[in-house]
Amino acid sequence: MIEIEHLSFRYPGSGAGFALPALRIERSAKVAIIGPSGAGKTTLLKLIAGILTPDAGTVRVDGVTVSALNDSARRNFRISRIGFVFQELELLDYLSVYDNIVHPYRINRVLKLDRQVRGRARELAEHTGLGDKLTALPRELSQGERQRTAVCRALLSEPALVLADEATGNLDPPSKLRIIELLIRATERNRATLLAVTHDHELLPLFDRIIDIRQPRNPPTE
Ligand SMILES: Nc1ncnc2c1ncn2[C@@H]1O[C@H](COP(=O)(O)OP(=O)(O)OP(=O)(O)O)[C@@H](O)[C@H]1O
Repeated sequence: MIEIEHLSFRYPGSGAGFALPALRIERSAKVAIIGPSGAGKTTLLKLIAGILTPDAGTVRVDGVTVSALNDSARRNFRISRIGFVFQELELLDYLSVYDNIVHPYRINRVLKLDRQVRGRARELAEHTGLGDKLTALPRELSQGERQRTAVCRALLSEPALVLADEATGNLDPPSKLRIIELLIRATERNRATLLAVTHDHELLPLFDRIIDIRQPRNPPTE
């Protein structure tokens, strides 16, 4: 569950920021976040993930006040509990599909790459139609295959919360649908919560809640 109270944030040295008096999202909800460009959708996801720290207010994820954790606890919480699919997929060019999928396990000590996880990585790849691409490099993939690789990487730790920011990028409509359906099926299987920023209104019926973020660009001053 996500609970937000009196949240306020301003980018240092910039007038831009974000404010949200209250928001509550139930566990296992599948939520689309919509709103005009610059409204703060990405900023909200980053505040929920603890990538950004609010100037005021609180963000709780599954009862944990993310904003109150110290840097290393916040990082561990993020790595073990949250899966990300961001617009810039950040796949590593020199790693194969398989190695990209398991990469978070190679660089974060809090995650343990054992046989079970390796098996799950292969299963996820099979399941998303990447079974025959495990040794391919990102540049040898279609855009849809790259997105699916990023989705597998995000889902490998079976996170309680999946944050997707324009995960469907510039794909054609059938591929967009496939990515969102993948995310929805995987989060349903794990009883995880899905928050997906999208500009694609034709995808909205797939979600069980829509949050429209329309607000002035600047948060109120204290
Ligand atoms: N690192 C940053 N430093 C300063 N200002 C920023 C930074 N990142 C975003 N902003 C500003 O904060 C505001 C909210 O940006 P954000 O990316 O959250 O919007 P968005 O709703 O996700 O937009 P889009 O739909 O275009 O992706 C914008 O005015 C943006 O210019």
